Amino acid sequence: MSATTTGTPLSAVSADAAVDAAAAAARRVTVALLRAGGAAPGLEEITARLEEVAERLEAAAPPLDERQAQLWEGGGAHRHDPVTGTENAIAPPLVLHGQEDGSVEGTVTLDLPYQGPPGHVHGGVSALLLDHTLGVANGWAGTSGMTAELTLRYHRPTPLFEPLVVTGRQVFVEGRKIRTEGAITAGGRLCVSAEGLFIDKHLPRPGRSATTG
Ligand SMILES: CCCCC/C=C\C/C=C\C/C=C\C/C=C\CCCC(=O)SCCNC(=O)CCNC(=O)[C@H](O)C(C)(C)COP(=O)(O)OP(=O)(O)OC[C@H]1O[C@@H](n2cnc3c(N)ncnc32)[C@H](O)[C@@H]1OP(=O)(O)O
Repeated sequence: MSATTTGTPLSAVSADAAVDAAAAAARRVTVALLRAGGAAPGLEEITARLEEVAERLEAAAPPLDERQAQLWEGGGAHRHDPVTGTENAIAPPLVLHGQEDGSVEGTVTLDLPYQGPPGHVHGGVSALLLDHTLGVANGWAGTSGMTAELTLRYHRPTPLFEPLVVTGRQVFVEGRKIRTEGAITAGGRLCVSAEGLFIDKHLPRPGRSATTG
């Protein structure tokens, strides 16, 4: 999970290092489980311990509407998204940086949980990385919105276990339509390119007023 790109960090500033650390541990468990498989001794005990952890977290969770209001507080980047979210165990997480030329760029190394073809990244995972990166590129450029169309071209298989560079760049804005493009490269070779149409529209954020408790 290296992050060697330079520029302005666009991921949300960590609000709670303890939550980030717990998510990182959960991520590590997910990789380790897939790497160990049936070879792990005492799987029944491991399962019971993981279930216990889940029960403690579930018992501590506030009502969902309250939690949603917390998650959407503030502006710009958030810590919960499935790509860069440091608090989200399913996010790799990709760390994006804004560049002076208006583009965004990040580096990430993916392991077995993201596998599609043998030794390579699942195409839907590449789409996830690019959709988000294009969205963040729009935010960095100043006009963002919802994805209306995302066109991908898979040029060559995208490798697991080695650094991938993910880039995005807003091309133009015309009325509410936003055109954005991006790519995933490995070792300087183009693996996936993306073109997106975004529409300048934002769904309302859940508010504290929605809470009952
Ligand atoms: C998502 C934002 C998150 C929070 C952002 C916060 C801060 C921003 C800062 C930084 C950004 C950071 C992170 C963002 C990261 C990732 C982004 C992820 C984005 C997503 O993961 S998002 C989920 C997937 N996404 C959907 O779930 C969309 C479902 N869909 C709809 O919600 C509507 O469908 C919508 C809104 C697309 C349009 O609806 P609408 O009613 O607003 O617009 P309308 O129909 O009036 O169309 C206006 C003009 O666009 C043309 N047009 C519309 N759709 C088109 C299409 N598909 N193809 C070609 N042209 C199309 C029309 O033809 C017309 O063109 P014309 O004006 O020329 O006639």
